[in-house]
Amino acid sequence: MTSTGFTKHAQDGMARSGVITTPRGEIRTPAFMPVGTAATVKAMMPESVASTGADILLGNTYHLMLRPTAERVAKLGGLHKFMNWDKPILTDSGGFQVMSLAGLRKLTERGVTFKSHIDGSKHEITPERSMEIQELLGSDIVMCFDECPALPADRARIAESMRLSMRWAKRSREAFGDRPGHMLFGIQQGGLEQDFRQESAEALREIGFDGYAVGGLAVGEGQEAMFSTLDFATDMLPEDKPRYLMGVGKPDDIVGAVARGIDVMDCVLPSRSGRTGQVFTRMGVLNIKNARHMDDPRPLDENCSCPACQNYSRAYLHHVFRSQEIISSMLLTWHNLQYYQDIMAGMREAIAAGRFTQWQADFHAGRAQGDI
Ligand SMILES: CNc1nc2c(CC[C@H]3O[C@@H](OC)[C@H](O)[C@@H]3OC)c3nc(N)[nH]c(=O)c3cc2[nH]1
Ligand SMILES: [Zn+2]
Repeated sequence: MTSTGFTKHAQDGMARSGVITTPRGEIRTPAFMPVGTAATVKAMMPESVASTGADILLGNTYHLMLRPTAERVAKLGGLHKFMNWDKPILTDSGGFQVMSLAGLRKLTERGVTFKSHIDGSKHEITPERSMEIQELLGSDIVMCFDECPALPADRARIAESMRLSMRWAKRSREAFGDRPGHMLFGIQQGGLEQDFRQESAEALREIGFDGYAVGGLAVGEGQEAMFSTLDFATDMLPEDKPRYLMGVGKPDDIVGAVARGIDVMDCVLPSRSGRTGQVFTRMGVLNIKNARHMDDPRPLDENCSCPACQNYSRAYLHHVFRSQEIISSMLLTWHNLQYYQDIMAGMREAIAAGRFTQWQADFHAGRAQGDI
């Protein structure tokens, strides 16, 4: 029987290090998942993503059901074969993207009907259909179908939305069935409200999941509100299962979330911002399109092992960005993903060695420098 599971190796304060086991491989936690929305991490070959240290990447039900369709991906051997990535894949359930991307949405107890943002065709996602799509894709970690309310929202709206998501979580669990080797994660909702977060956590615990996501955050509430919510919401989730904070974030968001007990995160930021010239380094953030880089012979970050830092100058990266050359997106995305994975590796080591507090201090001190 192929097994899945979560083993905690060490804890330092609220921060944990460990491993999620799946038949397609182990995921060292704390982990960052690069986002491969439409069966590709944009501007990256899969082997390049693997070389950064990523143990898992992320796909999306919403995008893949519209194009090329889940049935076509299944017929072609599933998402892993389709995109040539043989390590674990987590797929989101579609609710969030429907609300943020699709047109003409209708939300009912049954699910959501919407018009495709690609060709205007009509579609429906229900908890049952979301589970079917994620099974057709063959993802290793499946997310419950939920509704993530846009903030700010009043308490009544947040409670109503959270309770709908909990009914959908039950239906997701029932539709998922018994699938050895695959994991189903529940998603806690409840906005920034402690009582609703508690009610949601209890509902999810009652149903029982292989992992628990903190949903409904990174939707414009800001870092302070996100951290103060995590200060109480994370610990409401079972401590012996992985905790996944969805859609986060900037490097300092990620460090703060791990310090509050989060094990897994995903964010489009390192890949998307790489395409816009935004570069994350140990010394802070820079934008390569700035003229001050035009004659700079130095690498982005001399402590970085990625090809951009090993083989190219800031002047070159400035040039190819300004010239809108394809290699610009490739090198800057690669660098940002490598930097994110280096942060995760540094935190895993520090937590295991019981020196996470010192690691955090060094992390923040390193970014406090002036012009980089
Ligand atoms: C950015 N902030 C944020 N993203 C969020 C996502 C999408 C991440 C997904 O969206 C794609 O990128 C936009 C990524 O591909 C990712 O896949 C898991 C969420 N998904 C669900 N099902 N429920 C939530 O409560 C939720 C909250 C979020 N907050
Ligand atoms: Zn680099």
